[in-house]
Amino acid sequence: MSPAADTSVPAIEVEHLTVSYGAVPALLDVSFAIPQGQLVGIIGPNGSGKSTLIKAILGFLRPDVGDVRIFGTPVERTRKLVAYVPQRGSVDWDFPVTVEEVAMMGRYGNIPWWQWGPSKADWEIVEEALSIVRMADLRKRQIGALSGGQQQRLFMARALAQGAQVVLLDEPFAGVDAATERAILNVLENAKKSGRTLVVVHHDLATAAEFFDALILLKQRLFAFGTPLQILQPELLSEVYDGNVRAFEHLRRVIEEKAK
Ligand SMILES: Nc1ncnc2c1ncn2[C@@H]1O[C@H](COP(=O)(O)OP(=O)(O)OP(=O)(O)O)[C@@H](O)[C@H]1O
Repeated sequence: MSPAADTSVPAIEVEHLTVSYGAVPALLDVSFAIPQGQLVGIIGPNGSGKSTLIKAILGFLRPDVGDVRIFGTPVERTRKLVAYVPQRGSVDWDFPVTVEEVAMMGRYGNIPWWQWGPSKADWEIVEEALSIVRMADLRKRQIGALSGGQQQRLFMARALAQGAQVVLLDEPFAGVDAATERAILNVLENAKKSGRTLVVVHHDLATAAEFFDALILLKQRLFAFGTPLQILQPELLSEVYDGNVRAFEHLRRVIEEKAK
């Protein structure tokens, strides 16, 4: 099914999802549906199951119970439409490979076995993906010589080159400066404008209100799924964050900022 054929079909549906490592459930009976073309944040304290949820949506982890559907089809049959942007720390940045070679990795699943390497069309798709993330000028650069923000944008380009309609990102804003944060957010918003659905694991409650259309509040169970203003309620956060003072300071600043 073409993802855009029926825009009322949710991009991601998670139903009664339970995922365990050994005997311990990291996610328990989680259900939600994300409409197409949204930029959604997953928030929750350390160890609350955010990365586990992303891996389950990608089909990397087999659930004990429950289903994940992408555009109405089980994730096992829609893998090409879903891409993952990993945490920067999980990658060997000394590996001798250039920016355009990493972006081209997104095309490999689309190159037929009888074709000797990428075609002109594949290179054009890579070129376009690198332009969207504003990395075309850096195409020949070794990945070890990229800044943190450029590394994130490169993985976004690889996801776009793959043709992914749903992109899942694990902490893309961690440890980047304000200018880079803005650059990554612009890339996400551009991808959203082109109809993509983006789901982002995010730590900072203050920016969560500003960045996302909707938030998933997680601590093993789904505590809430809604607009930032619905989610960023002191009582709700107090329950999930066990009264974590720093979280409330962030929240107070967000609310004061919005009230100005
Ligand atoms: N491979 C694994 N084996 C065993 N337990 C795991 C494994 N991966 C995660 N867990 C446990 O599952 C729970 C959820 O972990 P997960 O990494 O999904 O949380 P998270 O919200 O992404 O955490 P953080 O914010 O710290 O990155 C935690 O208790 C964690 O210790």
